Amino acid sequence: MPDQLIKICGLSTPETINAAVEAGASHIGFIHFEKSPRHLSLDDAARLRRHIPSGVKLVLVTVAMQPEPLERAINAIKPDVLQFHGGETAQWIKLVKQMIGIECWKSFGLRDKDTFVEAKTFDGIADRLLFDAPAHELPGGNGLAFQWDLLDSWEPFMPWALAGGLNPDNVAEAIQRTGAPLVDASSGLETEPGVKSIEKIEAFCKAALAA
Ligand SMILES: O=C(O)c1ccccc1N[C@@H]1O[C@H](COP(=O)(O)O)[C@@H](O)[C@H]1O
Repeated sequence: MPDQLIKICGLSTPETINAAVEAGASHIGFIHFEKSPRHLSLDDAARLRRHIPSGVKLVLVTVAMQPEPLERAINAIKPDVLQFHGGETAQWIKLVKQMIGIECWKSFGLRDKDTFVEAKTFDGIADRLLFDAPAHELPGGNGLAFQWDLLDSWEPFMPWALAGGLNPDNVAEAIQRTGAPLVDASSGLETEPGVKSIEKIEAFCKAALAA
């Protein structure tokens, strides 16, 4: 696996999953959040999951789900990673890890340096921190970038990822400026909300791997 990790998020067809895998994505993201144009039902997600080969990790993105629906989603979809993209607490993620033993990521809308103080409380609990633009119409998946300069004062103490408005045209600069070990893109790879472009997926992965 190349050093640069890439997550292509919000996929909903076998064709786009295959394209992302072929282009070098290390992670595929499914959204299970009804307000999102990328929402997948449990049945659709379980069906699509079969198109992800071993060696490529499936990340299930959820937003502040209650315990029982979350458990149902995990049992149906069998993700490799859970991405918590709402106001989930460190205590809650610790409990999920203890009960299920699954890799957990916590996202943060990066507003200012105080976000790093909050992120520190997830040290030793989450497996990766994901910095995104602050919530807008949706908690994530808004296609908005944040000021990458904010990461100048970030001293990584655990694995992390960069998200928010990444696309084929800006991902190389984003990696060069921030040193992000994992880049994550969703709406910047679409022709309309929820519809991914194979050409954009390929161009994104190519640019990220060459950065
Ligand atoms: O993509 C969504 O619809 C979504 C909905 C709710 C929470 C998170 C969501 N997506 C995540 O948001 C970031 C950034 O996405 P974008 O590239 O700016 O569109 C990414 O981690 C997605 O997984």
